[in-house]
Amino acid sequence: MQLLDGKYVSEKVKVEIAEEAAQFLAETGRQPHLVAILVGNDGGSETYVASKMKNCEKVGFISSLYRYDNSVTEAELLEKVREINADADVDGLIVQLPLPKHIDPEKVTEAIDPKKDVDGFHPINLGRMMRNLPCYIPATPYGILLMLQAYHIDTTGMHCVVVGRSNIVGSPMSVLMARNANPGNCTVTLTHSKTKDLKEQVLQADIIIAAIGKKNFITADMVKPGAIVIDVGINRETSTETKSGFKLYGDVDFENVAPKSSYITPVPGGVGLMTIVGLLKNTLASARKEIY
Ligand SMILES: Nc1nc(=O)c2c([nH]1)NC[C@@H]1CN(c3ccc(C(=O)N[C@@H](CCC(=O)O)C(=O)O)cc3)C=[N+]21
Repeated sequence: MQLLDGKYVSEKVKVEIAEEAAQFLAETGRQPHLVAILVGNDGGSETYVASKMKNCEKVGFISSLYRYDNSVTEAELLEKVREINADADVDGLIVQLPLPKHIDPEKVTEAIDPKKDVDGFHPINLGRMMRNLPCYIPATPYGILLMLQAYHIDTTGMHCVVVGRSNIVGSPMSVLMARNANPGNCTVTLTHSKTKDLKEQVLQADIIIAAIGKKNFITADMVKPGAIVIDVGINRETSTETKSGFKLYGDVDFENVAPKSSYITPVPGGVGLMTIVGLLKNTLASARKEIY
């Protein structure tokens, strides 16, 4: 078993990003600029957005955060998105999800200029991804591809089983793993809560991508010996053991699955850290106008 070490890989990639940002600054006199909008005070969202902002500073980007409380109206939020779209000094805009119930996340996502949609959630970017056109790849799937690349894992011909069909992870990941590329070139099965015989499906996998959002959902009896296991889960539970008062669990029963796997990502220290790298790379690509 080898650990796919998100801490190590993300730090390594961030050094490269910092060098490229410095070069961009020397050439253009400006720094890549990411804007985040955060609504409400969900503990998880606070942590992830703070981490995104901190990592921007680390690699020499500018970051701005606009905070709203839960009472913000959809109209106010859409107005802010339009204002940022029009600001030539901003390269990337993300609206942290989830949003309060009275705000339609589809409307907000579609209001973001696809050229600044560094989350890759806009239908234009998802459609372009389907057609293999230049686009922003959603940050978490992008981070997973970067992780597989960093360990020179050739996924060609593998059977990839994705568990979970969310718009932001499972669905795009299934498309990316089936593409004519490496990582990619897989035979993909996309499974979800209505899948019959889920265990039998997952047992077929050479590579498992677990994005369900349930602690310890993938157990050792579901894993073929030698499988590659990518754990996208970030299940936060209150805990007296940690300083933050929270403990993070993946979707995989790591302790029992790890000994059966060839490679496995830990939680924390795996995919979450690579998600941030994916976001930074998209923001740099936007500043350099590499996609559009
Ligand atoms: N518009 C939008 N874009 C997102 O990319 C987005 C989002 N909304 N909503 C929520 C999810 C979740 N997400 C994570 C980012 C970093 C870590 C991360 O850094 N995790 C660390 C530890 C974090 C901790 O200790 O709490 C780790 O796994 O080691 C996790 C999860 C981005 N998301």
